[in-house]
This record gives sequence, structure tokens and C-alpha cells, in this order.
Amino acid sequence: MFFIIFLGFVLVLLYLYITQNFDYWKKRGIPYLEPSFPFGNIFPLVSFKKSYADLMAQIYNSSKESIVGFWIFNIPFLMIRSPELIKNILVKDFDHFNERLSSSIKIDPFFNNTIFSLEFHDWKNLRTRLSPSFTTLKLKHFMHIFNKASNEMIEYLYEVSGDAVDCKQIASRLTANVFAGCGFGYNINCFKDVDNDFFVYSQKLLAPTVTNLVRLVGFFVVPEIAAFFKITLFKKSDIEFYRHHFFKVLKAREESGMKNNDFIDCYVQLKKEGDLGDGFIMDDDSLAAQAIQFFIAGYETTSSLISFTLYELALNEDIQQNLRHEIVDGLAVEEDGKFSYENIMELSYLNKVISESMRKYPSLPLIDRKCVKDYQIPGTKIIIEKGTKCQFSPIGLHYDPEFFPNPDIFDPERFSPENVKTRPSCVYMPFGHGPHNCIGQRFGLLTAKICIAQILKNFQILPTESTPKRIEIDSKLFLIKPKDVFLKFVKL
Ligand code: HEM
Repeated sequence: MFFIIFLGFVLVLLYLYITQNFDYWKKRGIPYLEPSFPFGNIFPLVSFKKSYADLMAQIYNSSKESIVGFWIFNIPFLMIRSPELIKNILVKDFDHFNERLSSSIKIDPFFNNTIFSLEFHDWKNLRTRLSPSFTTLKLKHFMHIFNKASNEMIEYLYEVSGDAVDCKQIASRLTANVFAGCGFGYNINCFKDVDNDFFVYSQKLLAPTVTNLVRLVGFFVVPEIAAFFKITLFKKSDIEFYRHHFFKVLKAREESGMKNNDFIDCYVQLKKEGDLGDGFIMDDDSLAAQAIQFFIAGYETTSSLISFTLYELALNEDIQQNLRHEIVDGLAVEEDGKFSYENIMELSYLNKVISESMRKYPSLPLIDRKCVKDYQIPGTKIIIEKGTKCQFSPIGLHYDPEFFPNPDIFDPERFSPENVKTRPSCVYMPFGHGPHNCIGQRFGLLTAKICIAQILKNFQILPTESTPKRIEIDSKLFLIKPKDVFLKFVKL
């Protein structure tokens, strides 16, 4: 009896605690979705009916207003819908929104040191120092790694020509070879060494499991809840694997004094500097975090982009044929038969195909910013208050027929210069926008472009009987990525 009364008492307290904030948006005169106890507006996510990306799209589609309030448990969030306001928040008025939701929340001893977690001043300092790793000159220097990795992939595809193969596996192995080469200076070939540690560990990092979903949503969306329950982003043993290799490589590079024009050079330099100013010290933990974050941020996103593009090319034979013509003509001018940086950049149809692939399948389900200074929405009396958590839904925007008519159709011509000109710029956001946008954008794009170009030059891509007509996104996934998409690569 006592237990039942106690339980009832706890439930009432919980109810009052969670619902106390449910009038937050009403009080401020901001349109909102009706929340319900205890999940606010995220019941479809916790019941695995929708993925995080689909839930954000649902919230985006639930209103025609420029902003709409919603709740994750008892925490109020603001979905920004209007293209103009998106541009203001991400670019023009960045000084009011210069942090992510995960900025300055210290939960995870490893992740605290990454660019995703640093507060504004440290973030700016670090970002300025990491950016030179992605210049055109650096990317040109990496071309031999990209070409080597894609040749290894082609050799493998020759062996399995005509068989049904999982295109995500191909893309992941290629990406692991490229990232281990550019990020750690390792020469690995996961197509031959199928159980290579780098591949195995990278696959584990963001695998679609309930635990990973909780960790990722916790860390990137509701870090205060993650902090309360002491949820860390990654398993210590997984991070230890990368740390071990990082320190081994760093030591060897320091001892040899050699420069290789890669990411490791940048870390050696940061270590030498040590104090980056304003009390920001680059200790061993911070250095390792920089190296590992690129794997975490770039590995799944890049390999998913490649897989989705292969999938769409298999289903759209005419687009595949047009693209192959452009690639073969482009390559004809190269004396050694290899792609040069300039050559690959000039392939305009390839650019359109990849852009359309990222429109249909933007890897990240959300872009987020925290309001750090009260902000009056231009032309209105509405104030977005300091501390407000803002979210943007790439998939909601990319499937909005107002900006992308017939959004389910794969149409690279959406990215012809005329069509791009007629659209508001910030409605297309596979890499985000503004100063916090993706630092590895050009690196990811180059990896994907070389991979696709090499495959089309050598193979015809065909669907198999099991290839789905439409890719469903697993509700346990945080990132948007395909699963088990089997295709045939037939030698030309
Ligand atoms: C196709 C591949 C990729 C996609 C689709 C992608 C997408 C994104 C998106 C949407 C963001 C958030 C941007 C924002 O908030 O405005 C982001 C941030 C970031 N990405 Fe990528 N990314 C890709 C590849 C990479 C690669 C290859 C790297 C590193 C080698 C990387 C490193 C980062 C980092 C460090 C950030 C945080 C930037 C900051 O806050 O200053 N990404 N990425």
C-alpha cells in the first residue's frame, strides 16, 4: 500500500516537473505543436516509429509559420522554417547564434576537446588552425591517396563483376582506405584485408543500434540530459584504438622530422605551439580528439553519400549514361589516365548528380544552433531569447515542394545554374551554412567524386532483384544512411 502511494506521489511530481514548461512558447506568442506527457513531441522517436530525421521533417511540415516551437521531454526547442530567417541565423547574425547545442557542455572526456564541443572563442581559435588542412593545395597533395584507394576498389569490383554486392560495404571500405591514408598516414587496403582494424572500428563507431541512437541524440540534441545520466558519446575501448594509432604516428613523425603535407603535419605544428592563446592548451588529449573527430564526422557521411549516389545511378540508367559520357570525355585529356584534381572539379554533371544525391539524402538529420544573445526577428516583435535551442531540418527543406518540386524524383538538373539562382540559398544545407559549416566538405566531396567517376569509367551499375524501389531509413539511425543495398557492377 505504502509503495503504491509512494509511486503515485513520484508520478505526480514527475508530471508536474515535465509539464511545467509546456506553456513556454504560448507565453511568448510563438506558434507551437501541442506537447504531451512525458515525451513532449518526440513520441514517434522513442517508440521507434520514426527516425530522428523523419521526426524533424514532420515537425517542419506541421506548420507554415516561419518558426514553430516544440518540446523534447520538457525542453523547449524552436524549428526554424523560413529561408530568410535560416540565412540570418546561420550566416548574417551569426554573433547571436555562434554555438552548437553541444558547445561548452562537458560530458565526455574525449568529445570535450573536439570542435563540436568547444565554446565560441576556443572553437574559433581551433577552426582557424585546422582549416589550412583542407586547402586546394592540400587536397591536390592527397590525390595519390584518393587514386590509389579507388584503384584498389576497382580491382575488387573486377573480381566480383556481375555479382550482387552491398554498395555500402564498397563505399565504407574505400572511405576507410582514404581516411586512414590522409588522417593517419597509413597505407591500408580493406578490400584485400577484409578484417582490417581501421575498417572494423570505424564500422562500430556509428553503427545503427539503440545505444548509439541514445548516445547521439543525448549528446547533440539534449546534452544536459546526457550530462545528468553521464552518457558518453563513444565506448572508451573504441576511442582507445584510434588514440593508440594516433600517438604512434605522431611520435614517428616528430622523430623523423619529415613533412608529408597531411593532417599529421598540422597536429605536429599544433603540438609545438601548445598554448593557442586565451588559455587554450593543446595537450595530448586535445590533439588526439582532432584526429579522431575527422573520422567520426567524415567516415559515415562520406561513405553514405557514395552509396546513395550509386543506388540512384543504378535506378536511373539515363542519368548514369550521361554521367559516364562526361567522365570518359573528361579523362581523355589526361596523359596518365588518372584523374587530376582540376579534371575532377571540372565535371559539372558529376557535381549536379552528387548535389542531388545529397538533396535526397542529407546525412545529418539536423543542424542546430544555440542563441547566445537575445535576437529580435527582423520585421517582427518576436524575440528569440538567449539560451533558445534552434533546429533546422535539412530533410524537411530538401523535400519541400516549394523549393524542390516533385521531391521524390532524382533530378540532377535541379542544380543547373539557372535553377540554383531561382532558389533561396539556405534551403539546401547538406553541409550546413555559415562559419560553423562542415570543415571537411571539399574533402568528402572529392572522395565521393573520384570513387563514382572511377566506377562509372569501368562498370555499368545495375539494380538487383533485391534492390528496393525506395530506401527506408532505419528508425534506430541518427545519421541518414542506407543499409544492405545490393547492386551489380558489370565490367564495361
Ligand atoms: C559528404 C560528407 C559530409 C557531410 C554530408 C557532412 C555534413 C556536415 C554537416 C551538415 C555539418 C554541420 C554544419 C553546420 O552546423 O552548419 C558538418 C560539420 C562538420 N563536419 Fe562534416 N560532413 C561531411 C564530411 C566531413 C569530413 C570528410 C570531415 C573531416 C575530414 C568533416 C568534419 C566536420 C566537422 C569538424 C564539423 C564541425 C564544424 C564546426 O562546427 O565548425 N565532415 N558536417
